[in-house]
Amino acid sequence: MASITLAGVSVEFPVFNAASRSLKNRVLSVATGGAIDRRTDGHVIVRGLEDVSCAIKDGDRIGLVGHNGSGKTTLLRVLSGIYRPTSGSAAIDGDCVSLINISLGIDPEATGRENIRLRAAMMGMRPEELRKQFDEIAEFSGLGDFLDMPFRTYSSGMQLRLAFSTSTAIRPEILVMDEWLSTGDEDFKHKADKRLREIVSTTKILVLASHSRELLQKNCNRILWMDHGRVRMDGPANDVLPAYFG
Ligand SMILES: Nc1ncnc2c1ncn2[C@@H]1O[C@H](COP(=O)(O)OP(=O)(O)OP(=O)(O)O)[C@@H](O)[C@H]1O
Repeated sequence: MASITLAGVSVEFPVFNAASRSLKNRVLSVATGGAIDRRTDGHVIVRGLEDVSCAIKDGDRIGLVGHNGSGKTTLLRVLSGIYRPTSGSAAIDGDCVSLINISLGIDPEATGRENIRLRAAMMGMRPEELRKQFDEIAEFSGLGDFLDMPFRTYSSGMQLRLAFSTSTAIRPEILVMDEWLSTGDEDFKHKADKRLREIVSTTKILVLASHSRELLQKNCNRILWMDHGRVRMDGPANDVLPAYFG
């Protein structure tokens, strides 16, 4: 059984070089972004998340929606252990793989093949497991001879192909991702979409941040609507998607 429990999670970012005199009010809420606030000691902070609570269990395929700066990426980072809550608690039970930073573990000077090894190791794949899967990963990337070229010579779509092929070779219990898939070409998008659906059907918990109604509709059964760092609505996809997208 995998589960995630967030209780009153807030994440604040101190900003030491803000032009603080131009912040007229103590609490500013803007159309995009989290709340900008000033602590009693005068420091300016941005609140990425504010008092977020939710319980996620096996079988939940969560979609995160919300305006730019509403806290989706910050929440994904909390779930993958990159950020610790400034207050509140986040309990993540189950092995979690995050596909939110496609360049994580990538060395631009190393070749495609070397980078497959680096990224696989970073995701916790054992050497014998990688040996079994290596050819399949290389094949899926469709990069051919480019696998022997340094990663820095790749276009952004080629970089995506390499990262996606490697990252999706393992089947974690909890998968956290955003919609970086969108830079692939049609051929790869089609392949990636199919593979994504395989993963979605085998992972116990999926959390996917996206601005695409179609992608969310296809992959998610529950939607968290984020608004200025808070959860505005949490419910079945069929209720929340029409409310959010109108
Ligand atoms: N490293 C950081 N330093 C300061 N503020 C940050 C940092 N990361 C995020 N924020 C702030 O936290 C808030 C939430 O940002 P986040 O990236 O989580 O939004 P998002 O919902 O993923 O947005 P988008 O749809 O634009 O990707 C924003 O106000 C942003 O300015």
